[in-house]
Amino acid sequence: MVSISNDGQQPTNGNHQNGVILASTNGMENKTRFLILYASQTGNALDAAERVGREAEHRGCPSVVLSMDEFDASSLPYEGTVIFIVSTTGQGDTPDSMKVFWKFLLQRTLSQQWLKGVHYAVFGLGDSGYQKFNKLDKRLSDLGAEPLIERGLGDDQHPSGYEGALDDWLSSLWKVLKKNPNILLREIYVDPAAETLDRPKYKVIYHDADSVQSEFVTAPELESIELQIERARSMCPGKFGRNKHRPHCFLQMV
Ligand SMILES: Cc1cc2nc3c(=O)[nH]c(=O)nc-3n(C[C@H](O)[C@H](O)[C@H](O)COP(=O)(O)O)c2cc1C
Repeated sequence: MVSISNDGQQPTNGNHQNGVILASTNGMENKTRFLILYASQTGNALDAAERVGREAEHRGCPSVVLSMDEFDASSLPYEGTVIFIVSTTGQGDTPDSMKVFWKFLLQRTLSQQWLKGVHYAVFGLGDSGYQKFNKLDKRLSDLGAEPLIERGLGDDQHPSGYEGALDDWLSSLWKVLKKNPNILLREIYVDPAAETLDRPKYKVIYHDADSVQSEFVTAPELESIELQIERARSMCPGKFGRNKHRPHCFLQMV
């Protein structure tokens, strides 16, 4: 999964110009990847988008996660499947990172067929206390894009927050895509365990004391794998455990 955030890391695929991804400047279409565009004011939509990206990859779909201000909206017709994860801020406003994109989509010169052939799904994050969600879903449909599933709405008022709705919405999305493998032009492999388990965010790396120069790894080699595992379990990412024996491994974000 390629993931780009507002802090501007360069992508490992896609063309890049003035900080904006140009999905197709050479006439090539991006029908075989899963594009996830997010707009977030305080980080929830980013978290949700990364989860969608992880789950897509887990099902065999190459995915790209981009903040909307990193994507050139005029390239949208070249995409095959786009998942939008968007929050609402202010009084029904779009997040700052969506403003340019949204202004582009609202142009009257865009025809009702402009997004013909593009499949999309929208998950909006908001708070039903405000009673105002942004209107991306309707605009995409008005421009000819085809919804894969009904818009999902994550609500701060739900006891589990936006994730209360995201779980079911994602299950529906994978089911629809599984039935329509041509949408992504490749077979989607659905691991039965993946219906309930997300991909782990951490992996444990065991370092050989002689081969690693890391400041985190200073202890002599541990005696057994079991001991290493026990110590790794008690740790936070990048921190040492509290006991005086510093562990010989640490957790790494993946
Ligand atoms: C200042 C502020 C204004 C908000 N305005 C709205 C709103 O107008 N409508 C709505 O549905 N939710 C509103 N929300 C709720 C957010 O959309 C919700 O908390 C969402 O999960 C935030 O996602 P984000 O972290 O990706 O920006 C607002 C939240 C804040 C903090």
